[in-house]
Amino acid sequence: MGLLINGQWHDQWYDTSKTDGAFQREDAAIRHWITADGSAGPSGDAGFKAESGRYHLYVSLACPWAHRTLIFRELKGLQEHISVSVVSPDMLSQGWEFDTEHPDPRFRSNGDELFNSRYLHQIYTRHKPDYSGRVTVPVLWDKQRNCIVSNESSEIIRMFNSAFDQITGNSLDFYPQALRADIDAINERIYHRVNNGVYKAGFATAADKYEAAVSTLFAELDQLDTLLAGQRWLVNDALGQSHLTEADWRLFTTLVRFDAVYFGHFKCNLQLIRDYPALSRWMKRLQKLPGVMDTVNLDHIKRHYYFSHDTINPTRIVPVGPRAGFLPGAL
Ligand SMILES: N[C@@H](CCC(=O)N[C@@H](CS)C(=O)NCC(=O)O)C(=O)O
Repeated sequence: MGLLINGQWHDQWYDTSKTDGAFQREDAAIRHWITADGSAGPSGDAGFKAESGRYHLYVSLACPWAHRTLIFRELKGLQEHISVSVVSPDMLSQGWEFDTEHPDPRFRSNGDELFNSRYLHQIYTRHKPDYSGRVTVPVLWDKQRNCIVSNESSEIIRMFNSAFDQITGNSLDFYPQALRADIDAINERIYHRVNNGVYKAGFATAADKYEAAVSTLFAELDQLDTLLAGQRWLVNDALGQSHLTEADWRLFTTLVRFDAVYFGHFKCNLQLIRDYPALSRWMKRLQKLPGVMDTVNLDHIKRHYYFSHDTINPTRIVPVGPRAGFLPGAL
């Protein structure tokens, strides 16, 4: 695992020395937007018009951020309009890799159908030869302009939510105008305390930073369980009607990994999600929706974290369990 500096790959783990052992996530750097008519979005350049077949998504099935984009591609009926490359779960000295010959067939990448690259960092240097920064998934690539549109999942799901509606005829809206302030507010809380909270616990290199992250994380999970005991989805409208929104999907991709990985590997072990009654019921509701379980791959999830993070798990032994039926919302 590493990063690019002036287009050169450096194998380097996260540096927590300047933050007293706390993990700090870098902001995503490439922030253009696909829009229905190609006009500029909230950031970046204009010229990325929604068109069938024009864009390609690079994901890892292990990654909770990339998982959001796969769910939106599924729910918004974009499968035949946006192609996908899945990297192998092992993120080693060269970072994310398109390993089409992995010894375990479950972990073979379907390859980079655009350029036949070996490593994801080659996509970043194709975008910008002197690119500096971390090489993360998801990446949304424009085949026409030959560049990355965005490497920020929270923005990619917003593009998928509406930009292609005229092409797909799918007008499901997970970020409706009237609920935006409430969605933004709960997203903000959940991002810091849960989505990134598990990483702050897992990647901390000082006990106090780990302990603080865990206590914030579980305080938030307790609150969310209470909230969901009284309502179907995370956000209600002014009339008390509950709406399935992007806030639910953003929480889902973290919690679906929780009992299998974050509880053990990231030491977030005050309680399992399956022991939160309302969160478990909510998970089941989401997992029942068509197409959702096609995006969940527990083999990739377990393999990635336990095998790639050798600073946390130096033996690289991947746990056998848990059994599928053990997980929250198991169907
Ligand atoms: N802000 C980004 C974060 C993406 C991210 O951090 N992805 C992880 C995988 S779970 C990654 O690729 N990490 C590689 C690295 O940091 O070097 C997003 O939400 O899209």
